[in-house]
Formats: sequence, C-alpha cells, structure tokens
Amino acid sequence: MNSTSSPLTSDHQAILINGKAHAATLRHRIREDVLAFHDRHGVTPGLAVILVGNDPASEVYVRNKAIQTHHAGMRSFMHMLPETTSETELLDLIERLNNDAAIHGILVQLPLPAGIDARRVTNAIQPEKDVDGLGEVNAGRLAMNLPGIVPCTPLGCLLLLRDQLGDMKGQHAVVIGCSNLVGKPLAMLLLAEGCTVSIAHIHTRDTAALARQADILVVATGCRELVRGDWIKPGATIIDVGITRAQTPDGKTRLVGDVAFDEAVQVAGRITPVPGGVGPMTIACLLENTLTAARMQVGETPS
Ligand SMILES: Nc1nc2c(c(=O)[nH]1)N[C@@H](CN(C=O)c1ccc(C(=O)N[C@@H](CCC(=O)O)C(=O)O)cc1)CN2
Repeated sequence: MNSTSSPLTSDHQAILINGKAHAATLRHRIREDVLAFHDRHGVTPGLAVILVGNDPASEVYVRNKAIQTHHAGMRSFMHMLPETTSETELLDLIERLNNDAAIHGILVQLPLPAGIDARRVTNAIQPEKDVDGLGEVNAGRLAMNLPGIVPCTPLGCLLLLRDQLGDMKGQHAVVIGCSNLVGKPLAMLLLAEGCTVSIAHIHTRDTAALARQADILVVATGCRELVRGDWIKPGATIIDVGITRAQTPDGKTRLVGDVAFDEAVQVAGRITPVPGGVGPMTIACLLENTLTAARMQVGETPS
C-alpha cells in the first residue's frame, strides 16, 4: 500500500480493518497452543482478574475476559471487590496471587477507584505474571527492546498493522495520546518495527499538521471524533483506539471512536472501525500474554 499516493477520487472508501475477525482467528490459534502446552507440561494456564468497584463498562470487560479465558482452554479466577476496598487489601490479594502456582497471569482492571494508587498496585504484580505488561519492569523491557510482556491494546494494534502493512520500516507513525496503557508502549513497538515515530499530546502545538504527515496514524485520546477527515494524509492507515458511548437523538447510545469515521473513511487507505476494530484484539492479546506468561513460568523461552 503506497500511503503517499495522489489525491483520492470522491467515491473513495478506505479498506476496513476487521479486528473482530482477526481476534477470532487469534483466539482459535491460542486455544490450540494452550492444548499443546498442556500436553507438554501437564499445566493449564490460569488468569486472575481483579475488579474493584462497579464501573459498568469494566464489569462487561472483565466478564468477557473470563468467558474468553474459558473458551481458550485456560482457567479463570475472578475477584470482584467492593468500591470500599482499601489499597492494602488489594495489595494483600495480589501478594496471595503472586504466590499461587495455579495463577500464571494477574490483571487489575483499570480504572481503579479514587484513593488507590494504580502505579503501586500494578507494580505489586510479579513481572512474570504481569499479563497487562503495565508494571515498570515490563515497561522498561519494552523500552530497551528486551523480551517481556507487552500491554494488550498496543500489541493488538501492532498485530493489525503487521497484518495489513507487513514491513513498516521507514513509515512515519504518528501516535496521538501518550498514556502508559496505549500511546507510550505503542510508540515503542512502532519504533522497534523501524517506523519514524512522533507522539502528540495535550501540549503539542499543531496536532492536525503532524497527523497530516502520518503514513500510520494511531489515535488513543478518549476525545470522541477528535481527528477529522482533513487531518488525514490520503491513503494513510488509521488505527482508532478510542471507545466512547454517545447518546443518539432517539435516546439510544452508540459507540464512537477518536476519529470522525464518516470523514476519515473517504480519505484513509485503511481504517479500524469502532466497534469491531482494536477493542476485540485487546482481550485476544490478553489470552496470548497469559499463555506467554505460563510458558515463561515453566522455563520455555518466549518466542
Ligand atoms: N487492566 C486493564 N484495564 C483496561 C484495559 C486493559 O488493557 N487493561 N483496557 C481498557 C478496557 N478493555 C479491557 O480491559 C477493553 C476495551 C474494549 C474492548 C472491546 O472489545 N470493545 C468492543 C466494544 C465493546 C462494547 O460494546 O462496549 C469493540 O471495540 O468492538 C475490550 C476490552 C480499559 N481498561
């Protein structure tokens, strides 16, 4: 795909990147790998997911994580804690899970209620069991290009990009958003792919001008429809990580991304929809990371 191609015709439509289908294929392969792993070691990978409080979206995500963990042939351990849980209680639970041989991966669903220090909690997870890859050890390994566990959403974006574009060396990737969850780790991954990487954030002077230079544009800001059609270089590949639930005039809700899809689809070469783009890849990559963690814990070398 040549992303520097000449201006597009008025009826141009970008190719949709089908994250839902890609995630299903990935989950199928993981299930086979879990069975093979069990045959080799007699061990079933186990994933513990901790949710503190009653955030409705988080409840849906952790329930889906449990269902998909079972479907992949792994064991799922759910810990649903009340909003009033103290940081000390949460740290005690993590300590127990760190020492439980049946648990190969531990994940604390974000966001956490106010008053709990997410950094302290994430860092309490033993790095080998940190299947979210958000602790300082795994973040450091990623920054140093060393083997480790990579955060799920950035890994999902990378797999989609590799599938669509193959070799990305020399491409200009612009990442809008610099969170520890998505923007920063994804920038590291794209750098390791050989991209020239720019990161835009709240203090960036002219984000639209920077975005217009991107062969690959990743948007992870949580600002719905921030990126307009005229921010996009014709033919560019767009990865929209944002998911916001918006009210429609008929009183219903719909999910919207950080990119104004109807405008972007007329300019981009390829684009992820919301829903059905990056989101489904997040949980599939969590399953992949849990299997990777179990492999490391039995002494297999990560691939
Ligand atoms: N500890 C973590 N917390 C959070 C993470 C994370 O990776 N680790 N990411 C997000 C939430 N998330 C997983 O936890 C997640 C978000 C979205 C989807 C998804 O499949 N989205 C669907 C739409 C689903 C819907 O109808 O609401 C889609 O985009 O098609 C899965 C997982 C924040 N917290």
